[in-house]
Amino acid sequence: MSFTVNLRDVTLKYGDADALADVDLTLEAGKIYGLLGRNGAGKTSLLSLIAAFRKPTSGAVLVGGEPVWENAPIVSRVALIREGGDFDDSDTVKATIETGQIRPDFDLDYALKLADKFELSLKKKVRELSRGKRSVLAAVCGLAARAELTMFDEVHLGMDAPTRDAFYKELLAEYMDRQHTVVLSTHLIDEVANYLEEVVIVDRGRILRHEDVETFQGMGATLTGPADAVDAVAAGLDVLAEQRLGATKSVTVSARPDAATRERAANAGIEIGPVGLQDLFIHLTEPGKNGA
Ligand SMILES: Nc1ncnc2c1ncn2[C@@H]1O[C@H](COP(=O)(O)OP(=O)(O)OP(=O)(O)O)[C@@H](O)[C@H]1O
Repeated sequence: MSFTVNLRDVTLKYGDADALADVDLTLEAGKIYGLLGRNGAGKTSLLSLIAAFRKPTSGAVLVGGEPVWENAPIVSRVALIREGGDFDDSDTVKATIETGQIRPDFDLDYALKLADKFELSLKKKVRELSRGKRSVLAAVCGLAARAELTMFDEVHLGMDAPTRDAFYKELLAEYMDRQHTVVLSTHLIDEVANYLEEVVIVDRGRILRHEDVETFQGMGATLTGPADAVDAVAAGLDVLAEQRLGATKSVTVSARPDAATRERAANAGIEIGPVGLQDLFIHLTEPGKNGA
């Protein structure tokens, strides 16, 4: 089993302020989603609703087809792992891992194997862990929960690059093992792009885009080739980003070039590739866009 998620006309207010407004969103079962948004966009609020950490002000949040609020059988199969974990600082790492066994599908052997792989000292108290190791402990508990819906909310924070890479690979291996639903909320967009099937962008409390990664990347393009030729072809196009390495230049444009432009590019020795998710994300969520 793996869970679908449906939000129907969901609003979440903190006091008078809308953190989320009129959100309609469906996440299909068994896919890996990237949840992107600028600071304060509403990502954590959205994940908190799906995990039933919070109740919506209005609207319906369904997980596995059922309302998730106060639904213990469903909630026990949903894991939301937040930055730094929600741990008791005075517990040891081992005791913290063992606490995971309150979940019906928690795999203690796997958790201990991961702890060893990521060099977590079982005897240490949680308060003695570095920020990165604390994130690793959170990731280990999240993976070993073997939940039907697993959501990581910026859990990579503090992890160094090799550790993040090992975490993504482990996440993918666990996903290949049993195709559950995964949501990764992150600001390190290009780093996770290869692992995602669909992207959801939240902007100022609303869903700005929800696309599969290929469609999303196809919304723009990257032109790479001799600098002069790239400049000539890119003139008149909406350039989002550019990079130069010696005589070679690469520019990212916000729309797919038309057939005539593609032909000019090919004749000039320019390669056209998919757009970087991060460049597109920055462009779509620029202040001043989308009614801000
Ligand atoms: N407990 C709270 N009380 C009042 N306002 C809150 C609370 N939590 C979040 N907010 C507000 O709700 C909005 C959405 O916040 P949220 O934490 O969901 O954003 P986010 O996309 O996760 O941000 P970040 O990337 O910075 O973590 C923000 O305006 C934030 O200030």
